[in-house]
Formats: sequence, C-alpha cells, structure tokens
Amino acid sequence: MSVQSSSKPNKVSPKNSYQQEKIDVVFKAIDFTVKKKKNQQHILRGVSGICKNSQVNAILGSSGAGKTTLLNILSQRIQNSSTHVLKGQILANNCTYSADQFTQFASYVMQDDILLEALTVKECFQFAANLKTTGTADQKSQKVQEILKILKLERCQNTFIGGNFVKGISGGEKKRTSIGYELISNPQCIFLDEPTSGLDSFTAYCIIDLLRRYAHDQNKTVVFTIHQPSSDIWNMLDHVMLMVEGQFIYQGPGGMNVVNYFSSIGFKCPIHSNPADYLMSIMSTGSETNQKNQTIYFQEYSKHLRPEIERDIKQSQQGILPSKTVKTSYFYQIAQITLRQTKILKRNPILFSARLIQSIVISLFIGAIYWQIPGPQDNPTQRNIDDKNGFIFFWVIGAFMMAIQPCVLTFPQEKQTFLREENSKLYSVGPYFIGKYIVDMLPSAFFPALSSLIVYWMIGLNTDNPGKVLFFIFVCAIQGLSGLGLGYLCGCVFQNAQVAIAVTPMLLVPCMLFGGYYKNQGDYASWIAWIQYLSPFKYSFAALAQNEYSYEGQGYPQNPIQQMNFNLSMWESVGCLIGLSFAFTIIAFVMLSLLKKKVQ
Ligand SMILES: Nc1ncnc2c1ncn2[C@@H]1O[C@H](COP(=O)(O)OP(=O)(O)OP(=O)(O)O)[C@@H](O)[C@H]1O
Repeated sequence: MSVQSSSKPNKVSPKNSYQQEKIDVVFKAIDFTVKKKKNQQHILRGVSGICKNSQVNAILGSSGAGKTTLLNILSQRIQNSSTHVLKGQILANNCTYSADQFTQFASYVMQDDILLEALTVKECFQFAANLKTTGTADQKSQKVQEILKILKLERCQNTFIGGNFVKGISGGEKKRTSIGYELISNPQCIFLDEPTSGLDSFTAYCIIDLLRRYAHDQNKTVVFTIHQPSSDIWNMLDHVMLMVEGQFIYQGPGGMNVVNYFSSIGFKCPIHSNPADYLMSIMSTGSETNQKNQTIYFQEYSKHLRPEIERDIKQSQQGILPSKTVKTSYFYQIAQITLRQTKILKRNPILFSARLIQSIVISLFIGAIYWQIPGPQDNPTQRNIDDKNGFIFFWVIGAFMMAIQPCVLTFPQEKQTFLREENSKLYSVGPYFIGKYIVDMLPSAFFPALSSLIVYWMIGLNTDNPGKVLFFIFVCAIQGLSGLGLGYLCGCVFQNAQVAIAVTPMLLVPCMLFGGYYKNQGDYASWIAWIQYLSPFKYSFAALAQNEYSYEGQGYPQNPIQQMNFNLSMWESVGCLIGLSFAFTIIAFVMLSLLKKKVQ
C-alpha cells in the first residue's frame, strides 16, 4: 500500500463554506524509508494518529525521532520517489488530498524564516494578502492591519525584515511575521515546524498562545513540532504526540494526562520538574537505560493508547474539503512580482547603489588607464592596437561580471522564498520569472551601458558616426543580459550563494580563454574549438572589435580585423550573443521549474 493520492475525486465544498469547515487530519500506518547508496534508513514505522480540529496538536520527541518528517508527510511535502519509500494513508475529513489540495485548506510554516529582507513587515503581509485573499484593495489592507494587530507587529510594521544586506526586525518578530504570512489566508489547518526554536521563553509563550487562540476561537487545526517546551507552553498543548525512533510512545490529551499516563506505567515525573523536560530525558536515545525502556514504552502504547487512537480516528470529522477560492490571473501575479522586485532592487545596496557607484568609479579608472589610445589618424602602432584589444576584451568581461555578480550573490537566497511561495500556490513559476526578469534586466543592461557611455570618449574609440557609439553601448547592454541569464542559471543550480560564488569563476575561465583574445580564433585545436561557441565573450568581443576597427575612410594600416581571424561578422556575432543570452535565461527557467518539485 502506498500513500493514497487523490485518485478518486474528492468532495469539494461550495466556495462560501471555506471559512467554516472544521478539519481533522488523520494518518494511518505511515511508514517511511530513505534508501541510501549502501543501506536504508527506516524513519517512520507504521505510525497512525489524528490531529484534531479546534486543538493545538504538538509533536514532541528526541532529536532525529522523525517529527519533522511526519509533519512534512502530512503536508504532502514528501512523496514517493526512487529514494523515498512512503506507505500509508493521509486523510483530511476522511478525504485523501494531494499537495495542491493541501494548499487549499492548509498552510505550512517552515522552521527557518524565509522572508525577503528588503521588504517591511507590512509589505510582506500586503503581498500575501494581494495574492491569497479576495476582496477590494481596502479589504485586503484591513486584513493586513488585523494580522499586524493580532501578532503585535504594529510597532515594527514599517521596519525592514532584514538579513545579510539590510538591518531589520528581531528574531521573534521574524517568526511572527512568518506565521502571519501564512495566517493571512485564514487557513483551516496550519502546520509549523518548530515555531519556537531560537526564541526566548516569553516570545515562545506568546507564539503558542496566539496559535492556541487561533485553534480554539476559530475551530482551526494547529499542528507543530516543538523542542523542550517550558511548563507554561506544556500546559497549553491540547493533543500531544510523543515520538521515539519513528514510533509513538504517547498520543492523547496534553498536560497532566501525559504525566499520569507515564506514572501509571512506572515513569513518575519528579515533583517540581517540568513534565516536558522529564519526558524529553526519558525519550532521549543517548542513554542505555532509556534504550532498554523503549520496549516498555512501545508495548504499553500498543496496549493502552493505540485502541483509543483507533477509536478517535473512527470518530474523526467526516465531510468535505474546502476548495480554493482565490485564483489570481497571470497578469496580476506578474504585476505584483514586478512591484515587489522593484522595491527589492531599490533597497538592496548590492543590487542598485553599490552597482551605480561601481559603474562610475570603474569607468573613470579604466578610462584613465587606457586614456586616448591613438586611432587610425595618429599613425597607430601594433602596441596601440594591442592596448585597444585589451581594453575591449576587459570591457566585455566587466559588463558580464557587473550583471552576474549581484545575481549570484542574491538569487540563491531569494530562490528559497520563491520555492516557499510557489509551494503555497501564491503564484506560478512563469509569472515569477517574468516579473523578476523585467526588473532585473533593467540594471543589468543599464549599468554596462552607462559605463560604456562614460568610457567611450576617454579611450578615444571610433567616432566615425553615431551608430558606432550606439552599437558599442547596445552590445555591452546585451552582454549584461547574458551575464544575468548565466547568473540565474548558477543561482538555480547551486544551493547557496557561497557555492555559486565559488563555482561561477570556474565556468567563466574557459569562456574567457575561448573569447578570441588570449588565443587567436583560428588557432584552437579542432577537438576543443567548439567551446568557443558557448562563450559570450567571443561574440561580444568580435562584435565590438569589428565595430571599432571598421572605418568609412582611412582605417588601420595593420587591418586588425583580419589579424584576429573572426569567423562571424559583426551582426552575426550580435545575433549569437542575443541567442546565447536567451538560451541561458530559458535554461534557468526550466531549471527553476524542475527545482520547485524539490522543496522538501
Ligand atoms: N530526506 C532524507 N534523507 C535522508 N535522511 C533523512 C531524510 N529526512 C529525514 N532523514 C533522517 O531521518 C531522521 C529523522 O529526521 P527528522 O528531521 O524528521 O527528525 P526530527 O525528529 O525532526 O529531529 P530534530 O528534532 O533534531 O529536528 C534523521 O535521522 C534524519 O537524518
């Protein structure tokens, strides 16, 4: 038996009943194994249970017991694959549900706060409200205000979330923002992976209290994993699931019920001890005594608690699954993403102000180094031509780096937000990619163009006609876009910025060597010459050199174009550069589409 997918059509509620539906999430005989190269790890061993509506359901256990795995399975973030063997059945109100259906009645809050650092708390909520809720703009803004108030985030609503590049709100505020981001759509169920980790005890208490009120006052199903709750938090847990090595040792009502149960099987919690601490100590797999006692826990659970849970499962809420009522158009999604990316661009110094300064300073510096290289009218020597070639090749590398660098630095991180939001069905990959590209292409093309404009007359490049200048600027802008395309590709392929930064130069070195400057294009060995066609530098260098050295009147006596053996004309080179830039961008899009399937 494998985990049931929604092969039979589920009953779907009418739209207006979305808010009223109570949902019990039931899981039966969940067994999960990860196959590794040489062995396999049995993570969950046929566990069954129930997460009840209108209650706070907490999963506790020793480290590595399988809590997060269970939460991920319930939220359909783990599926069967060649390495993941998942068996059992997951039901919501006795209906099977797919990952897509999960997002229609539930939300998932990850352990890490994956938020965009350059947005304020309010902007973050507003974005979610715009894409996740219905109603007029005023109603959406009101919803945002309500959530800010409930989460006590009004004071910092206009502060940036913050991160590596921007200073921002505190850890507790970040956690509340992550929760608020999911609460905005008012889901019937909310799953949270360690919502209190890394927080002080009071902030942790406030968060659990908020979730408890959400469950009790609005009949919601709240499910979370938690490590070492304080005694105050412990008393707020309505339904507790204790897990050791992929099996339950307790499942049932929280508070004193758990303490009494363990006393009844011979494990008495010392007076004045926090019950959660005591239970964590007997669940820990580190001690030999605990390992021996595990047999008792499992036997007693099977004898006393499993029948009760099976009865609860039989009596669980039956009914219909709510259907999603909010579906925004592609155009609206693109507009929202474009607006958000514009804010990020303006506020992240790496993306805008640093690049502006860098463009101006580098242009002036390079202009001073290559100041007024003699042209055809000044009896140029071969050395002058070599200098000019050096400048052109350096310049196309610079235009490329100006675009790829910020992208490689920021995209791997931003990608995590994309994966989370796409998984919550806020938008699709296409609108996200288009919206992001629209915003990113402007600086990627603009800064190389601006630098080129500054440097052109300083170097003394070809001013035979205005077309020469425009062509130079145009090619540098396209070169910037090809850098952006490759930056997206590296950002998609590599997990984090550090890896991307380390690997990108390794990709660029062959591109440079086959760019036609360090070695003449006619001199590559035939078995390896094909690499030159993957090099954006080859095309941009060929285009700019031919633009520079072709004169209407008297040209260079040495005929540099012939010397360099270009095998493509000026416009053919531009065509290939545009094609390569498109190819990088489209491959990046395909990679991102494939990547979204790997959110777990
Ligand atoms: N996709 C996977 N591939 C390999 N091993 C995995 C995978 N998912 C989980 N595991 C392993 O399964 C075990 C349970 O992991 P899980 O994250 O569910 O534990 P946990 O109870 O949440 O632990 P903690 O409290 O320390 O976060 C761990 O040993 C983990 O290494």
